[in-house]
Amino acid sequence: MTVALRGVGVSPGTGAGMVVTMPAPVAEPPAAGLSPAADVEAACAAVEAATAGVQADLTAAAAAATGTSAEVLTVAAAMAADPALGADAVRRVRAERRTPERAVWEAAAVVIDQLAALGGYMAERTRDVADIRDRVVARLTGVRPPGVPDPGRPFVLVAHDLAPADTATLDPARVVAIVTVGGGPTSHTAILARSLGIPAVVAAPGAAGLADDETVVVDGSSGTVLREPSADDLAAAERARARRDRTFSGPGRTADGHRVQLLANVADPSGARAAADAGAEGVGLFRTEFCFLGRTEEPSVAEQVQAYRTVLAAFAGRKVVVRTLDAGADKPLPFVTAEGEPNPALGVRGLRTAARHPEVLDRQLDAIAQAAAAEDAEVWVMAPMVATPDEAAAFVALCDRHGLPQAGVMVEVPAAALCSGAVLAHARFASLGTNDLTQYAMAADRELADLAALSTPWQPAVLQLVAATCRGGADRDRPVGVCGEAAADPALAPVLVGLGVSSLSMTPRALADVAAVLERVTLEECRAAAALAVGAATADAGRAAVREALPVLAELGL
Ligand SMILES: C=C(OP(=O)(O)O)C(=O)O
Ligand SMILES: [Mg+2]
Repeated sequence: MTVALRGVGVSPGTGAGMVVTMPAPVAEPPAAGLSPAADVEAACAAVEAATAGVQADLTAAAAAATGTSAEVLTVAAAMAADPALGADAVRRVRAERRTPERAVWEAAAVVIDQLAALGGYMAERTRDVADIRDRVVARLTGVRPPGVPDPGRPFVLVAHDLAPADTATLDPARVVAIVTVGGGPTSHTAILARSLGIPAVVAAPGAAGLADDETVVVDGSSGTVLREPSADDLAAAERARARRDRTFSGPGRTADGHRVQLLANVADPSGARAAADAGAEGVGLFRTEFCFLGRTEEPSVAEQVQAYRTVLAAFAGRKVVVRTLDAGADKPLPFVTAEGEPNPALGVRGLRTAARHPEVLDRQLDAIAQAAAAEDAEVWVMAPMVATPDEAAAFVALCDRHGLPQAGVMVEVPAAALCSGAVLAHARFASLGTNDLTQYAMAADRELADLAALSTPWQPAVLQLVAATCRGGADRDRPVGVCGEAAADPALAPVLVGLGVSSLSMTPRALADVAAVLERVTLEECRAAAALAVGAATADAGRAAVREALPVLAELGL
């Protein structure tokens, strides 16, 4: 009998397939030594065979993978080929009679400590060594290796939650859907699933009971996971999948011709090409901190110029909104963020870091100005986490001094939304960061699965803040866009347009779906949908009312 598990749909679309669960983390082997009767030479040979086997696995996996996934695996294979780890482990087996798995663990600990002590780029490699260690230990102890499994066929990935390193190796050709027990709608898993176009459901406690090889149908729009689906369910999933092979060639507009710029969110230079290929009219959010995440030292101006130029080059003649470093909370950058803040989401993050490190912002604006001068894109600049008109004024003045006149702010703090008229007296545009705006409006940590029901931009309170920002924009005749994940929700896009938003910036994968909905609804219908969503008592009621008012959503399989 079909059973429906409930979670939160965070990446639209339907995926059907057999479940593959993420392996449990590899545990530290006990410190016990080899038994007196153990064959030491055989134990040494086991270490050598396991390290060689891991290297061969990684090399084969790298050859079979594409894109980021191939790059990550190639680096891992090269590290596994380094003989130092295996040699030290063999020495520990011989000299200290450690078990093979314990010897590998201890040998890796030495390398990890050395790398950590070197700091900078080397310290960033400690995670890679730990990954190799876990793979070798898994081989020696017969447990499943860490990381996303590769069963050699398309599958539905089920995990408690996914670490950023796991998500980097996801192959959308293999993973037909993702289901996590934890994670929130704006967690990294959700953002990555959307950017890869993989249907995903997060915060589904019932998913903990899913077993390898059972067939499920995952609906990333409604947030349901069907166990033991009927033949009809499977056929419907296949029809929905086929309907989703849409493309976008711009420009975005409603059925009656009201223009809505459809832009892409870009996190790094390679993503810019993909965004341009997907037809994006420009970049509405270039998250510059993602070029340097995990780095312990500030990148040089020259390195920044190079990274920014690659993005601008993909959008010659088109708009690219470059966001200055949004360091802090979920995106730590040790060269600007303070450690040990009791409440980092409310701490010194985003533009606030510039008070302590004005030279970092200065150098970044210098790099942006140099990149803008060298390329043909229309460069806009915006600051994250702006709360007051004074902050907006200071940022715009600084950008002016760097010859960057199109300077604006992200509206992601409720104070800025409520006072948007005063903020936009200085800022030349506003871009609503609905991920953080939701987090702060609802006082709900965006990464916490337990708060997923609160963490949605469908919350009427969040939509009221969007409406307030648009009113401030209209009063000052300044454009207001959305670059949070809300813009990628094809059901919410008409609501945002109806509230007065003039551009939507999203993961490139969402462009075609959002464009398809907008071109089938009029501005008047968008306004009516907005009134329903803002006036609803709850997020769910608002979503249901909009879906009923806009049957085109169901017709398009969204
Ligand atoms: C776009 C946003 O910024 P980020 O997700 O990078 O914090 C947001 O907060 O909505
Ligand atoms: Mg934000």
